[in-house]
Amino acid sequence: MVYTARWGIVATGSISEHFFIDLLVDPTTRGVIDVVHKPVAVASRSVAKAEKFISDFGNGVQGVKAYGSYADLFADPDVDVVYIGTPHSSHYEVSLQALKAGKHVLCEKAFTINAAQARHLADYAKSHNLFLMEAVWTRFFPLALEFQKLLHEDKVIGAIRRVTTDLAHKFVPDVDSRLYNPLLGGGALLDVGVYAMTWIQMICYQHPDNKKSRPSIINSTVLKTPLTGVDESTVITMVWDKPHIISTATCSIAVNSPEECLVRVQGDLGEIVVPISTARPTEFIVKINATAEGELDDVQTHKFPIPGPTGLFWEADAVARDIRDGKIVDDIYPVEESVFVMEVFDEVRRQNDFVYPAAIEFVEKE
Ligand SMILES: NC(=O)C1=CN([C@@H]2O[C@H](COP(=O)(O)OP(=O)(O)OC[C@H]3O[C@@H](n4cnc5c(N)ncnc54)[C@H](OP(=O)(O)O)[C@@H]3O)[C@@H](O)[C@H]2O)C=CC1
Ligand SMILES: O=C1OC[C@@H](O)[C@H](O)[C@H]1O
Repeated sequence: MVYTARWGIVATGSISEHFFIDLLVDPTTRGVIDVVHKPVAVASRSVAKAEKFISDFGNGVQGVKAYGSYADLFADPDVDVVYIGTPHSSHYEVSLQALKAGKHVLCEKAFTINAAQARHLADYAKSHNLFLMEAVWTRFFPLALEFQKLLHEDKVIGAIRRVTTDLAHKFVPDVDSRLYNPLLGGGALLDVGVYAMTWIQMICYQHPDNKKSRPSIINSTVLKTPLTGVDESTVITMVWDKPHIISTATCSIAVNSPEECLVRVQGDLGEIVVPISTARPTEFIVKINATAEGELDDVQTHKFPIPGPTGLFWEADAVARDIRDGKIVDDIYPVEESVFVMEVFDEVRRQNDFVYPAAIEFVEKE
């Protein structure tokens, strides 16, 4: 039997629109026959915005309810799972509110502002038997799953020794934008750094020999923007003892990534590179060495076209299956990993005296 996930969409910004559009794509066009998605409600801080968001889709969307507060959507018994597309600063508060109303939650990246908030959400969801996941959509791309299989099961490049990852987008500096405003959790780390980090997680944290251990060394450098003091560019170097890998993740909101290579994984038999983009990759290239000196023997490009507008539907499929199966933690992107990322980011901010306003760093007392 086909399972229908009934979604409530929270916030009417850019990514909510992309997510909504992807929910409307017929799952069979990507070979999915066991789950379907039904958006049933949209909430905004203004009911007029929620109504406009829905009406902009025209006749293709029928019977979706518009709410003028997030709390009203959380109280709707027709909503199984809530998608949260607010700025970073409110992920903790809004997710907690949804969980307290008994809803399963898929919350956009970055999961929270700090690790204490992430830990609280994870603990709350677990103790109330509710599903919770950070919406790192890239992890659910068939490309990402094949990439990890080739690296960790087939070991096509042998023992991995060095990894570099990047995501950088040149955004127009604007004190009020969510990218630059500290009160909205602005900065490169939480916006694009999440993607540079997620490839490190796939390669190093999830390395079979790592056994989900923390890196033994975390070194970082932050260049703050003079405009608002959030991080404009950040570099994080980590050492992973058991698999014996050094990794460097870089991110920036001041420049764009180079197109040709955003992820480079180097092993003793060759390397894999992922060209633009680390958020929405469509191919990777495997280069195998013939000689120890690095002379190339074989180069293969693995292409993974995205069968739809954005590619957010794969994470939605995974969430639907988890909820159908009564799972509260996803296997591909367990919430514990989001807590780990926030711990790394806390350490990076500590090393670089990078603090957010107290108003968004808070953790609710039970
Ligand atoms: N997965 C992906 O590929 C992407 C993920 N993201 C993530 O999605 C989230 C939102 O990003 P994006 O859609 O670009 O942001 P937008 O600014 O376009 O939208 C954010 C929405 O959040 C709501 N909101 C609630 N509180 C505030 C506030 N204090 N200030 C401004 N808006 C607020 C608003 O909706 P309303 O008024 O209706 O309540 C607003 O429209 C971020 O966490 C970001 O990192 C962003 C882009 C791509
Ligand atoms: O999540 C995201 O993915 C792609 C980027 O363009 C964007 O800034 C970011 O929020």
